[in-house]
Amino acid sequence: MAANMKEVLRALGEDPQREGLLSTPVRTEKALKFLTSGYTADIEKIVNGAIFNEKCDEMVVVKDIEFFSMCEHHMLPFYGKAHVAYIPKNKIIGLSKIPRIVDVFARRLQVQERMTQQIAECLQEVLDAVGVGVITEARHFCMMMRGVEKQHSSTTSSAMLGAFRQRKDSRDEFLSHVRHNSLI
Ligand SMILES: Nc1nc2c(ncn2[C@@H]2O[C@H](COP(=O)(O)OP(=O)(O)OP(=O)(O)O)[C@@H](O)[C@H]2O)c(=O)[nH]1
Ligand SMILES: [Zn+2]
Repeated sequence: MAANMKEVLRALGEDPQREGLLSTPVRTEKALKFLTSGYTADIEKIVNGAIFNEKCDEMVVVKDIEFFSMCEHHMLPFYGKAHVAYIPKNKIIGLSKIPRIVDVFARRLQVQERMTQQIAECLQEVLDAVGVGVITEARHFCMMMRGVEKQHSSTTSSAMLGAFRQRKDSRDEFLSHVRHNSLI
C-alpha cells in the first residue's frame, strides 16, 4: 500500500522524496488500515462473553455514539452519531459493547445506510432481542469539501428490526429518547 501511495503522490505532481513526504506513504497506510480495521474485527472477541441473563424486557437505549467512517465512493470521511436501542428477551449486553459494534461497521468503506443496517443485524444476531433499532445521523465530507459543497446538510438513516419494525409504540419510544436532550 505504501509503495502505491508513493505513486499517488507522484500522480498528484508531488515529489515523494521531499522531506515532508518521506514517511507519508507509510503513515497513510497505517491510517487507512486503522480506519478500515473493522474488516478484520471479530465480533465474538469484541463481545467477549458480556451477554448477561437478566429478567428485563424493557427498552435499552444508548444514544449519541460518535463514529467516523469512510464513504466507499470517494474514500472521504463521513462522521456523526449513532443511536442504538433494543428490547431484550431476558438477555442484556455489556453497554460498552454497543459502541464497539458501531465502530466495527463504521471502520470500513461504507455507505451510511448499509452501516446502519449492519449494526442492527449484528446486535440482533448477538442478542436474539425482541427488537433492535438503529438511527445514524451523519455529515459526509464528499458533500462538503467537494462535489455539491453543502456544508450544513446532514443525513439520517435507520434500521428497525423486530418490534421496532412492527410496533409504532416501540418506534415512538425510541424516537422520543433520541429527540430529548440528555437528562444528565
Ligand atoms: N446513499 C448514499 N450515497 C452516498 C453515501 N456517501 C456518498 N454517497 C453518494 O454517492 C454518490 C456517487 O455518485 P457519482 O455521481 O457516481 O459520483 P460523483 O460524480 O462524485 O457525485 P457528486 O458527489 O454528486 O459529485 C454521490 O451522490 C454521493 O453523495 C452514502 O453513505 N449513502
Ligand atoms: Zn462520497
